[in-house]
Amino acid sequence: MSKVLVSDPIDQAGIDILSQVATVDVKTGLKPAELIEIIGEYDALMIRSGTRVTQEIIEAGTQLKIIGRAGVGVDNVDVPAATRKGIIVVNSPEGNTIAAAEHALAMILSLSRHIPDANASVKRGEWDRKTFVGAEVYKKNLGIVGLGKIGSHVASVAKAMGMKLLAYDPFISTERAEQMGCQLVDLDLLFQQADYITLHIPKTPETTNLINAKTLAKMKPTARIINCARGGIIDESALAAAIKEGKIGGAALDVFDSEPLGESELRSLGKDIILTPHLGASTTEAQVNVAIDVAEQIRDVILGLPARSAVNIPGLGPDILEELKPYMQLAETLGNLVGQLAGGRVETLTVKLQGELATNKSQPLVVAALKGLLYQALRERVNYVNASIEAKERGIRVIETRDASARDYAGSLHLEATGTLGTHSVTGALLGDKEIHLTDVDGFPINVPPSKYMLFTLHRDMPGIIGKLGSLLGSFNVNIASMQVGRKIVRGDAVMALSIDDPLPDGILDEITKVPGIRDAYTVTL
Ligand SMILES: NC(=O)C1=CN([C@@H]2O[C@H](COP(=O)(O)OP(=O)(O)OC[C@H]3O[C@@H](n4cnc5c(N)ncnc54)[C@H](O)[C@@H]3O)[C@@H](O)[C@H]2O)C=CC1
Ligand SMILES: O=C(O)CCC(=O)C(=O)O
Repeated sequence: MSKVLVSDPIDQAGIDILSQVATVDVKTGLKPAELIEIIGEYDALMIRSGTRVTQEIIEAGTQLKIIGRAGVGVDNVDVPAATRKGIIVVNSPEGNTIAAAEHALAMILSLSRHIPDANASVKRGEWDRKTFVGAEVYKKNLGIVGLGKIGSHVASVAKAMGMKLLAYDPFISTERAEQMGCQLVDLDLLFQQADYITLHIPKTPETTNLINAKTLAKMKPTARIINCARGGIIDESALAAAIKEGKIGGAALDVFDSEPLGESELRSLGKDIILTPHLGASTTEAQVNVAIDVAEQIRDVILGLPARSAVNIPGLGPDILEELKPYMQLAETLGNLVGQLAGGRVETLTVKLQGELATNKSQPLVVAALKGLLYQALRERVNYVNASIEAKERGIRVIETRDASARDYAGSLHLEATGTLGTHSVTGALLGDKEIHLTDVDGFPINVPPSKYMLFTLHRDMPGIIGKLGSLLGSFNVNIASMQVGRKIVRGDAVMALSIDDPLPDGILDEITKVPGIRDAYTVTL
């Protein structure tokens, strides 16, 4: 049974899902050295923001197939190191969107009305109404940096509160921003005009220290900054200095350069600053959402299925995956089949996406075909993450072509593998209730669902040949489950595809090719 390590607090709903397919160990608060010592036993690791998954931990995770981040940001995972080792990294892109957006909105209002400090003063027994005179957000400019999922929800609520919305996001169109009631502006203008600046961007080399002494100097002296995105996007000492010197009005921070926050001058800035311990996603609802979302993906990967929100599989988003999932299985089966027919070392794989598969969204099918092709060589070590890298390292040239006009089936996939032993091709489609069918082998039309053990022959279409092959297989106690012949012309060349109940015993292939009329025979295990 597979083993999953949960190294941060995760809602029980997630643990229950994982327990259906694996032994689950919950061990929170591990030191890096302790994690390194035990990670080698586990097939999957599930984390929140508390665990930093370094290259060292990934190297020690010799069995790891998947790292699941129950949340959005994966900046606490060395994703390139995981990708190099073929480890899938998944997150929950939407599970905590509302929670994080509502936390940012709560910060805006709390900061404006000094709620945390006013509350503390009443609890101390005071009744001070002068110190805590606040400001209204109505008709104030809110500058949203990052108009993605969280930024967009903040925008819609802030709009309802009567705020004027400015947004900066280089990857969002003006039309999309306008739909959300935001005026898309450049960053300098946003800094100059905003009364509130809220950050909803990932931490990347471009966004690190985006708020620094220079950018703080551009802001209004009353501007308030909210960071519920990531620590490190703000230079904390420059921010503390700007608040102390009255260069800006205040800040509300949920995330910090180093967490938990240690000694910091931010703690001593009074009512102009609010600090929360990375609570953006800490609602009951969000924790259930992210735990279920990520646990389901870990379960799927353990069961050999693709994950819907893998961050290191290019082009595979949840909606695309939903559509492509059955075709990914088709691509993988065909890749595995053509690799075995080609035998030897494959040098070129041509992937032809036909009919409705000839869209740009179909890129993951090429990866799935490569995964199938490399399965014989790498077994479980090849997956959707590393298939392209492994193919490249083996010098396999991949040619991708598209033919939207092909109309034999709604969508079909044609693979051709050329290697040291020659060229073979297979075509397949999904028929009926999305059942995989082989529709062509080496240019000969057939229509068979693939089975675990198969035998293919290339032979002369002539009387008696099927009977001879049947008797030969019978003499070796091989039971035929189904058989079909594909030919282009009567008494020309033909292909026979047989499904057999057991693997073909050693030595029998040579006997088959000795049958008069049979030129070649191939056995495959799918
Ligand atoms: N405090 C907390 O507990 C939580 C924090 N987060 C943080 O919030 C961030 C945003 O989350 P989502 O909205 O779900 O992500 P998202 O991916 O939907 O949106 C991020 C947006 O930032 C934009 N962006 C990227 N680089 C940018 C740049 N240099 N300048 C301006 N915009 C840029 C992208 O175009 C995108 O629209 C996450 O990266 C995560 O770090 C998320 C959830 C909870
Ligand atoms: O796990 C958490 O509570 C933090 C959530 C977070 O920061 C994220 O989802 O990016």
